[in-house]
Amino acid sequence: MGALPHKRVLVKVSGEALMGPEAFGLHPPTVARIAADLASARALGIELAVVVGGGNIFRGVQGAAKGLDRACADQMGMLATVMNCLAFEQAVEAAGAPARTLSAVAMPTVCEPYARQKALAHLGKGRVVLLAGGTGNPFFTTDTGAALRAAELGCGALLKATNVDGVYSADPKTDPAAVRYERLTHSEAIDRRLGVMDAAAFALARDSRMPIIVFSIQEPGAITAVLRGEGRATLVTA
Ligand SMILES: Nc1ncnc2c1ncn2[C@@H]1O[C@H](COP(=O)(O)OP(=O)(O)OP(=O)(O)O)[C@@H](O)[C@H]1O
Ligand SMILES: O=c1ccn([C@@H]2O[C@H](COP(=O)(O)O)[C@@H](O)[C@H]2O)c(=O)[nH]1
Repeated sequence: MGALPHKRVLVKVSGEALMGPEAFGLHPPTVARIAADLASARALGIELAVVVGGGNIFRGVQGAAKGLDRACADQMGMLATVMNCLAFEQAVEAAGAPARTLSAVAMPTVCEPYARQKALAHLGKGRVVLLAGGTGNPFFTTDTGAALRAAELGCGALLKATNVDGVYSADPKTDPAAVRYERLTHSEAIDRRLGVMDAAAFALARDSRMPIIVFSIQEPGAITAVLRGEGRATLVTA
């Protein structure tokens, strides 16, 4: 895979990856490392929108399994993503890049409400834009939110920064026989029910012809490496 030719990309950072060695929540050195990588990517002259997951704090399906109403549990999950974005906003600024959090769940005393034109204006000024609250609706995920925002903000690619180094034929964490793909299509990922992203996210990306690059965020400099076409990753295309 060569260097990405895009002026603007969206990076989806897994919430779970922010735990570092901990079992829950935010591990500040890990957040600082990923934030420094985002600041370096921006220094390459690329406009960066970032969606952060919430799996390090709360997932709606887990709340629902314990008896919470699913829609309410999902709202709690969306709030978790706001907390992660606020932590990232500080860490990205500490790494030397201006950053703004925009939330799909309006909370104007905490951060700006999400509006497409606002996000585009911040991106145009070179700010790293952290998109909190996923889609703003229950029954969705931040992967789907990432595909949605990548399309509406005119990003050239969706970079999925996660705990594994690509897309496999099965979950590599539970199936040692899983085989890694170098490249596949969105439709193949949906048809084979590959769980690295949910089907809604793959379908949205397919319909907007959005390439997805899946790679591990465990290595320092992983985001800039992928942007330079140097990293180990799986490319998902139409
Ligand atoms: N076919 C597959 N190929 C690769 N990874 C897979 C596959 N099926 C399931 N996975 C799992 O999907 C995970 C990627 O999801 P990730 O943790 O980034 O998700 P998320 O739900 O978007 O984020 P969060 O942690 O914020 O909830 C990997 O850690 C991996 O274990
Ligand atoms: O559009 C969305 C995005 C997310 N949620 C809820 O947030 C949690 C955390 O997001 P992850 O994608 O799992 O990291 C998710 O489990 C949902 O409960 C949502 O409702 N709508």
